[in-house]
This record gives sequence, structure tokens and C-alpha cells, in this order.
Amino acid sequence: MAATMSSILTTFMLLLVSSSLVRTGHGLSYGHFNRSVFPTGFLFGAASSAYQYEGAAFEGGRGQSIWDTYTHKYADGKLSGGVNKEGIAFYNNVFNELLANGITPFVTLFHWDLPQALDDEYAGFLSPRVVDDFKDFAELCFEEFGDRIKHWITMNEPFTFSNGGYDGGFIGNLAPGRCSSRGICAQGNSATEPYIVAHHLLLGHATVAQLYKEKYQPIQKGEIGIALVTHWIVPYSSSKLDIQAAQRALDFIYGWFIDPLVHGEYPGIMQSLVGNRLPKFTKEQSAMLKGSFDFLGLNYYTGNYAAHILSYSGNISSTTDKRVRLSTEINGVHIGKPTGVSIFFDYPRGLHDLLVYTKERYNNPTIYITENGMGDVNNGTTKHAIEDIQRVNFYNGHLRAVQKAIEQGVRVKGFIAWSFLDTFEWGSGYTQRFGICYVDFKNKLKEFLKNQLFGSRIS
Ligand SMILES: N=C(CCCS[C@@H]1CC(=O)N(Cc2ccccc2)C1=O)N[C@@H]1O[C@H](CO[C@@H]2OC[C@@H](O)[C@H](O)[C@H]2O)[C@@H](O)[C@H](O)[C@H]1O
Repeated sequence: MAATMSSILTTFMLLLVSSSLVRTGHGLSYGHFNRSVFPTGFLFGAASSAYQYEGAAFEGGRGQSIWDTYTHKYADGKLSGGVNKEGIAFYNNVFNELLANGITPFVTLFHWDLPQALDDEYAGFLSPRVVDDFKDFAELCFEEFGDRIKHWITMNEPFTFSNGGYDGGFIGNLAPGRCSSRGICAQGNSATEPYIVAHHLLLGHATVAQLYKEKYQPIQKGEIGIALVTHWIVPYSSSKLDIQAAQRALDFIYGWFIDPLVHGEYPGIMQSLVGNRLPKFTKEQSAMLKGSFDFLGLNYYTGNYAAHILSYSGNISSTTDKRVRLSTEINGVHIGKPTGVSIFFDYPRGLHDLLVYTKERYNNPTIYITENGMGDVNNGTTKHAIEDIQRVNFYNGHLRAVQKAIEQGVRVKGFIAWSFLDTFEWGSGYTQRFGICYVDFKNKLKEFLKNQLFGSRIS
């Protein structure tokens, strides 16, 4: 199976902050708030991912991934099968072009598009065999690109891949579309498979991080990390049960991955509530996991309220195990300003609180915000879309939240917006626009800079 780079996370200079938006015409008067209020060297960027951006599903020697199967049904592989030289050439061109334009690439090795051949051969991340193939793929990338790529992210959101792909996740089903509900999924077991997949994702991450730090980092002088995601979770009420429920939700969503990375073990509450359905790390695996990152990538989109529930109906699953009811409103009042995505609300306080929580609970790690953004519904006019005032206000709020956390000692080194362009949004297709640049899907994918940000049209 030809190896294909799973995704590229690149940093573009995000002009939003550096243009210090002081415009009265649209009420966009933010006063003196621009990149100078951030530490010297603070990175601003915008993100992409291979499956969501590239298309060319059958070109350039590219192998099929589980997302090709998933979208083509509903909508490549081992190195022993040979290396796709066209793929290597493609990414050499991408990286060289970025660097030639003063852009620093952050490269994510796995952004959910597992080669279909590995899913066919041994059920992908349900098998420990994936760890060796992921290591081989990562080593190829370090060899081919490590002379120029100095910021590596092993994988994007292992939570979302585990929960969305194997438990009919919160943002809807993701590939490979396995879960317990036979009305939704043809196969799968939500009670066990999310935990098995997450376990192998963590071992894959730790194996690749160990390889890089032992064999490549001394020579290539780069850094390696992982990108995690969580909503910020607020207790639904001040009751002790709801306060405990909020912590439980964070442990089941965020702690599921950051605890093994920082402490070498799953959260205690997961071990007690999931029991023997939760895989166990050997002593060696625990030691390999603990501290297996130079930085943490954090993806943040919204806040949720958490209320305790005594029991749950339906299938036992990684979602119901936490015995929490998540919601986005209390008595009809939403946690933040609504966006074009019905489950995401503009709640910058949550990003601040998540950053301080991470500093205080997980030994103040180096952090990059590797994704933050809002979706608006793809049903307006192009003119309206490139005005994009709500997005400017969204980023203003979230950048201020980051700046406040930095002032409180959180070691945030960069902010990368999701996304550079409007793109394919997984289960939502092309119905939600997250781009800081507009793409006219009906007119040869013409790209537009946003008036508020850049004032003119490109290409
Ligand atoms: N979409 C995600 C996952 C965010 C949701 S996962 C999140 C964490 C969390 O606490 N919860 C709540 C939760 C947790 C557990 C159980 C139930 C509910 C989540 O669901 N991440 C990034 O978001 C970007 C925007 O994703 C869109 O978000 C809105 C969806 O409607 C749309 O389909 C999706 O593409 C993607 O394009 C990137 O590829 C992806 O890395």
C-alpha cells in the first residue's frame, strides 16, 4: 500500500491580529490589540488536512483511505507495498513552496484517513499491528522531510477518531463508521472498540515520538507533539453531583488521552467505571507514554454543560460510560453565541479555562492551539460570506482568551486557526464554512480573502 501523508498542518501568518482591526465602519473597533501583545516568536497560522483539502482521490499514485471508502460508499498502506514516489514528490513541493514563502509547516502524520488496505488486512486501529505500520510511515516522513520539517504532530484528535469512528460520535459518524446501533452502523461495538482503538492510537503516538526523539531529533533538531481536542465542560449547576459530572466528562474526553501522556495511566475514574473493557498499559508502555511529547496541540471549539445522570438508556458505550448529560444551554440560554454549527457556540472563556486547567493539572506543558474556529452555514451570498464579521469577533475573543492565559503563565507558543480555506467538513460535507478565506464551491473553487481581514480577492 503506497504510503500517503495523512495531512499537513501549516502555519500561515494570520493577519487578523497583526492588522489591529480598528474600524468603526462595522463597529470593529478593538483598540490596540494586535500581534505585539503576544510574546516575541508567537506563531500564528491556519490549518488544513489532506483528506479535506486535496481531492485527487485517484491521482498521483495515491492509495485509498477509509474515508474514500466511507464517502464513496456513503459517499493505500504498508511500506512493504512500496513507497508512492509521486506522493513524496507532492509533499516535497508543498513544503518547499511553503518555506520559500516564509511559512513554517507543522505536519500532522495522521488526520483520520487510515489506508483502506490496513483496515482490510487487520481492521486498522482495532489491531496492535497498526503501531508498526504507523511507525514505518512516520520513519519514512522523518527521513524524507525531516531536514525541513521541524514541527511534527503524530496525530489529530485521537478522541474524535475513537469516538466518532467507533461510537457514532457527537459530530456524527466518522469513518470507518462502526458502533453498536445497528440502525446506524452495520458492525461495531461501542462498549469496547473505542477503548481498543484509543489504546492503539496512544501506543502508536508514543512509539513514533520515541523513534523521533531517539533517532532523528538529535540530528534534525525538531519537536514532536500530539493534537488533542476537548470542549470546555461547565457544571450544569453548583450541585456537588454536577461538579463531579463536569470533571468526569473532562476525564472521559480529555483525560482519556492527556493522562496517559503525562502520567502514563488512564484516569482513575475511567478505570473504575469502564473496568475490564479499558485496556491496560504494561509497565514498559506506561513508561514510553509518560512525557512522550515536546508540546501539546489543543483543538478547541466550544463549551458544554455537564449534568450528572443516575442511569442511562441504550447501549453501553464510551459515551454513556461517563454517566453525564452534556448540553449547550440552561433554561434556553446557550453557553455562548450561536454559530452556523448547531452544536458549537462562541465561548472564548472556555479556551482560557481549558488552558489554565491544563497548566495546573498537567505540569504546565508547552502548548500550541492547533485548531480553533467557527463554522457558518454555507447558504449566504459570497458578499456576505467575505464580510465575515462574526468570525472576526470570534477570533478576537479567542485570541484575547489566549493572551490572558499567557499572562497567567500558560506556555502557549502559537495559535493556528481552523481553517485556512472553506473545505470538506466530514459528515457535514460542504455545508459549513470554517475558512478564514472563502471558497466559491460553485465557481471553480475561486478563493476570496475576507474583506475584514484582507480587503481584496485572490486568484
Ligand atoms: N470536528 C472536530 C471534532 C470536534 C468535536 S469532538 C468534541 C470534543 C468534545 O468534548 N465533544 C463533546 C462530546 C464528547 C463525548 C461524547 C459526546 C460529546 C466532542 O464531540 N475536530 C476538528 O474540527 C474541524 C471542524 O469540524 C466540524 O465540526 C462541526 C461538524 O458539524 C462538522 O461535521 C465537522 O467537520 C474539522 O474540520 C477538523 O478536521 C477536526 O480536526
